[in-house]
Amino acid sequence: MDSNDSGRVISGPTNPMVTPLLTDHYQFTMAYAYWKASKHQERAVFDLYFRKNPFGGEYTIFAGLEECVRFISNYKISEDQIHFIKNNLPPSCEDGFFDYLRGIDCSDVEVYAIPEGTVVFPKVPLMRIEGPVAVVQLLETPIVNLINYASLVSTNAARHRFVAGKSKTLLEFGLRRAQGPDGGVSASKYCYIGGFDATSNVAAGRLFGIPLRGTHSHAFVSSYMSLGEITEKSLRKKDGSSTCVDFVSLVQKWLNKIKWSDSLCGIFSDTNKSELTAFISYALAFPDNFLALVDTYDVMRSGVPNFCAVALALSDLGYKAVGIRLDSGDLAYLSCESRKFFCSIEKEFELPGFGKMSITASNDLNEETLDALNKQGHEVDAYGIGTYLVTCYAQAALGVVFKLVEINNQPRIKLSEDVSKVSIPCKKRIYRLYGKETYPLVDLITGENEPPPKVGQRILCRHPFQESKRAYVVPQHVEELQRCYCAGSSDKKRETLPPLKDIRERCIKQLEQMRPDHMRRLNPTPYKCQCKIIRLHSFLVAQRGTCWGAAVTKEIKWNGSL
Ligand SMILES: Nc1ncnc2c1ncn2[C@@H]1O[C@H](COP(=O)(O)OP(=O)(O)OP(=O)(O)O)[C@@H](O)[C@H]1O
Ligand SMILES: O=P(O)(O)OC[C@H]1O[C@H](OP(=O)(O)OP(=O)(O)O)[C@H](O)[C@@H]1O
Ligand SMILES: O=C(O)c1cccnc1
Ligand SMILES: [Mg+2]
Repeated sequence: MDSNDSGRVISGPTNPMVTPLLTDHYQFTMAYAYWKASKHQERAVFDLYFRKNPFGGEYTIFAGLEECVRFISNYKISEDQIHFIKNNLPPSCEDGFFDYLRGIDCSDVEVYAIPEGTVVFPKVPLMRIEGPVAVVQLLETPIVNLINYASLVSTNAARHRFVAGKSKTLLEFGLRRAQGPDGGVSASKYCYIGGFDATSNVAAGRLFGIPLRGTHSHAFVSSYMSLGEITEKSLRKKDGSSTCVDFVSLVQKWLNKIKWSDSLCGIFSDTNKSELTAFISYALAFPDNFLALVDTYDVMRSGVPNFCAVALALSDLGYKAVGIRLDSGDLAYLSCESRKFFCSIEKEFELPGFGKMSITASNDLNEETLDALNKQGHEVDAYGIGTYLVTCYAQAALGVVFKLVEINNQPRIKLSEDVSKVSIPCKKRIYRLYGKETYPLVDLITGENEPPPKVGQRILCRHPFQESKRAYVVPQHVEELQRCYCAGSSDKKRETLPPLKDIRERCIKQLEQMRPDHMRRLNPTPYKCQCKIIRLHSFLVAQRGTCWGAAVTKEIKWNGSL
């Protein structure tokens, strides 16, 4: 275990499966080849970034950093693991290599990163990892793995939040449909960062302190047959002053009252008794938190009237019911009809607040259905979202990459026929420049030792690969984005890892700060990410002339200096 500047111990990764073996086999074969060639200690710099925003959008949430720092800070290959690696490399591999593996501990690895929960953009390095080349290569796969899904699902959650609107409660219900146990637990953590309010996942609640929320299922409703099943019918008043000995009769009395009331007469006749029994049973168990799933039989003819009868009986005893969940049918229509029903009860029985009963909707919800509901008009207060959210149904992966940008202080580039795949060489600094309206204007990449952009100064920003795309910017505020999370043997001050709540708040604030046209769902405006590495552009132009036509895709030496 490692400790940070404040002396707090950084514990290992949340998932015990995240070990030095959670890497690709080729990382170990390359490590051996580096070691054999006595190249393993050469100081390498890698950038982690992605090339395209997911879900057809123009922003991404950076997440997964804490788990990377936990992994790197606690990196140690155990004897057991070394034994396994040895058995899976050719017998010709020399023993000295395994002694070398035994000694690796990442104490000389430096990690610079944009804080978790920040809104980020393509091509901008989210993390820069410096260290002995063999070690940093071993870290590549687990780090890409830890960032890729975390950032993708946080972004998915943020997009769902954006469509749902600030005032709605968002519940993550995805555990049963997630890609395995880690998919489920990670989804809960990162959907919370992306702006969800709570999860149904108990393990995630325990591990990360995420608020737990939930309702009940159809099975609970259909497991009951008749009112005779309820043997313990008494319920104490909330203030403890007396006890209602027959809560079931009280509910039946209310059901009858509603049925014959002026405003609701004729809307329903006999409701489903199995459902009524289930609701009463749930209310007796949770009189203070009564929320009923009302779509097992018929929402308007049974579920909602049954719920209201129980809620009214609870109200007689001083309790306030929470609301209903709709899990099928036309959610816009049913939520509006349910609201009307609640409002009629409020009026008819003079019960202030009854009309505001909470309505939760679920059932294969996604960005599109939320958007459709908004357009139609609805009365939903909370959404329970599972499958589409946690599986990131609309996009399978973010496409995070980890590219060598410098070795032994020499820049490195990877060329490709596809311009979007050309890596940007050199150790860099990343600045976010803000304009007058406090919106971020551009992310600027400079060489590490270039002078930083200054407030009020006119700065020429150039697209990394397209000569014609350039603009002068006069920033009103400049923020350097990457901070030090592992100092290695340098004397840099290391950032403390913030609590999950703070990461979530950062994410929400960052999203609020974005210019609205970057955020809209249809044809959003791309945010600008520019370079100030002046020599880079001419270098790339020169390379295009000589190599690109010949489809060069291998790493080549950078000839320019900064
Ligand atoms: N008003 C609405 N506008 C657009 N989509 C809606 C609306 N109401 C519900 N939906 C979505 O329509 C789909 C309906 O799913 P489906 O066709 O399986 O019907 P269902 O209501 O689940 O029926 P059942 O449970 O009886 O099989 C869900 O994805 C749901 O989120
Ligand atoms: O729809 P999702 O976004 O994945 O949200 C989670 C779903 O899980 C539950 O369904 P259940 O497992 O009972 O299955 P069913 O509703 O598909 O029948 C719940 O009732 C939601 O419908
Ligand atoms: O609590 C709920 O209502 C819930 C939890 C998980 C999946 N579906 C619903
Ligand atoms: Mg469902």
